[in-house]
Amino acid sequence: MHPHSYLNQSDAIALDVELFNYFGVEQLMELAGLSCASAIAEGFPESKNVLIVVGPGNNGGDGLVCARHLKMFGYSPEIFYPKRTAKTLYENLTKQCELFEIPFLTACPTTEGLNSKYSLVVDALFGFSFKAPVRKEFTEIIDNMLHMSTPCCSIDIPSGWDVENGPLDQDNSLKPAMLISLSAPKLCARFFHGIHYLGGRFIAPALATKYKLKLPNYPSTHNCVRL
Ligand SMILES: NC(=O)C1=CN([C@@H]2O[C@H](COP(=O)(O)OP(=O)(O)OC[C@H]3O[C@@H](n4cnc5c(N)ncnc54)[C@H](O)[C@@H]3O)[C@@H](O)[C@H]2O)[C@@H](O)CC1
Ligand SMILES: [K+]
Repeated sequence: MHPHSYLNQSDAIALDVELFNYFGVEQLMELAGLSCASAIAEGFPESKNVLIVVGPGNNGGDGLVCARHLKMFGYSPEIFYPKRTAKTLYENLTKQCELFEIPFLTACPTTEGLNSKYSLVVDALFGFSFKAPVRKEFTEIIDNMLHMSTPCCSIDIPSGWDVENGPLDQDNSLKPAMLISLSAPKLCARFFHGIHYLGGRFIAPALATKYKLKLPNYPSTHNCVRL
């Protein structure tokens, strides 16, 4: 166990804005998504058939980057991306996945489909900007994920959880087997008891001091660390 601190939602957003003074979003997203793929390769080395469920914001962008790196790591990822965002960043990430011949599902997978086709489902729907309740265009996929038996790996925040207070409705909340916190765990991670990784190795000591972050050392050249 590595001792670490937590970010509340407003500090997570403020840190994000501050990072954008120094880095471009593509830079951060590439490192974040790569660290997610690395953590999955450590935590689920045998689970090659992966579905990445991609949301409309930067959490979804991390998922698209993660899918591409998983493919390069020898996985067979597929993507469900129900609401595409018309911005160059996401269009380019989508084209890159197509270049790597990663299939995009054309219909929402059923619970049965999630169970039979995939050994891991990556939840890249919503991150730290999520505000409940889930809007209707995402309720079907969240509902099918709630009932699946395939293990789930959530990027940054288990989608649907309150960013600070965690699963507000225990019976209707995702219960991921793995959580990959990015830059620093958010407060909701206190309610998570599975395989917990930290990724997003881009926090300069000056920013860690400013946001009172206590973060573990990443081993050697690794871009993720198990907490
Ligand atoms: N600062 C960091 O450490 C970095 C953060 N990144 C990622 O960026 C994420 C935050 O991204 P964003 O601020 O773009 O936001 P999110 O990806 O958390 O979500 C915003 C999107 O979800 C939609 N949304 C919000 N609430 C919803 C609801 N109730 N129902 C349906 N849709 C809803 C919004 O309309 C928006 O399109 C982080 O969690 C992390 O995954 C990385 O990409 C890069 C670096
Ligand atoms: K998520």
